[in-house]
Amino acid sequence: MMKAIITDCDHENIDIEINIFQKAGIPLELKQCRTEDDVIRECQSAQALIVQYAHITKKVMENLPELKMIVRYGVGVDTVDIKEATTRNIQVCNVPDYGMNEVADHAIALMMAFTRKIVLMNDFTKKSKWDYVRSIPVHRASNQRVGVIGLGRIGRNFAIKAHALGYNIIGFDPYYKENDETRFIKVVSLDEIITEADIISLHIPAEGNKNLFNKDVFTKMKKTAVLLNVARGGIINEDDLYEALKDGEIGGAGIDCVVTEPMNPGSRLFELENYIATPHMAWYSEEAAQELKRKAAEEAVRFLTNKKVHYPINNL
Ligand SMILES: NC(=O)c1ccc[n+]([C@@H]2O[C@H](COP(=O)([O-])OP(=O)(O)OC[C@H]3O[C@@H](n4cnc5c(N)ncnc54)[C@H](O)[C@@H]3O)[C@@H](O)[C@H]2O)c1
Ligand SMILES: O=C(O)[C@H](O)COP(=O)(O)O
Repeated sequence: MMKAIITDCDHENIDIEINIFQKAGIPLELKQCRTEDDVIRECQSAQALIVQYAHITKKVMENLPELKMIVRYGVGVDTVDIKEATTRNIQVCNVPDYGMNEVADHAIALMMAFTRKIVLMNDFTKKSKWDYVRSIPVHRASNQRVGVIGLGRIGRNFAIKAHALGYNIIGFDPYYKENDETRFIKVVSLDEIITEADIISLHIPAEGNKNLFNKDVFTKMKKTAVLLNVARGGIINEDDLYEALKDGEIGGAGIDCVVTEPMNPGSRLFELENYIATPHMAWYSEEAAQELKRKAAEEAVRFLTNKKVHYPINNL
């Protein structure tokens, strides 16, 4: 008997998924696995897994003999051993197109929080006094150059929104192809973004980009520059970031994704007023969560009913 299991999911109401599976006549169960051993113990009978944070490693695959497919609730598949899955003929899929507006909006919100000094002045006004002088200098958006690194689905969306707000957009992506909607982007080298941008926003995968932003890069950036990361932890070297923010090598950082999540509440980065943190929530809105649940479930059902999947990560 065919069966799918959700290894773990923040949104415990799975009515959306259940409805889709019921229509296909396939049973679906929800577990809340945290460790590899939890997944191995709880998911023995599953042909398909839908996973949020659970790591689907070589050990997990070795111990789940029925497994034929894995769908990630999200864009990133860094928690799945793709190579091992491919060797074992296990189809891996993600949901690449579910919350692009939310992630772009989140980067815009972090950018505006710096441009308009919202977080700094919120803290100052509540703790100290009613005095805008503490915010000096604030610059007009049209006087700021925003460097977008990664011009894929989210990077382009962010660039369009930032352009509409009046920012000047420069961008870098070796695979970028201009279209009518994004003609305003001045494509430059990575080095030009690093040295010339007032704000740099990262929209690239972690794979292949580990520690792309490190001590050497921070020394080349403008001392007032702000770095935004709503992409993935690991792209920025966090020890080097701490030093750069503390020493005024760069102006600020707005960070949604870090190397170790959840982030250690005792992290010294939290002591810095020029570090703005959010807990990997750029993707989230109720609407995006519903879209994600629907698309992940539909993908699993397509596979289990021998239809062509829409979002294959590995080619089998
Ligand atoms: N914070 C969140 O909640 C959240 C939600 C969704 C996606 N993400 C992350 O956002 C990132 C972007 O997602 P996407 O859907 O736009 O991906 P995408 O695949 O559509 O675009 C990524 C782009 O980055 C480019 N790229 C790769 N390395 C580069 C480099 N060194 N320099 C310049 N360009 C480079 C690729 O050519 C590609 O065009 C991913 O890391 C994804 O995991 C985060
Ligand atoms: O669970 C998550 O972390 C969200 O779905 C976001 O994942 P993503 O960043 O890979 O889309």
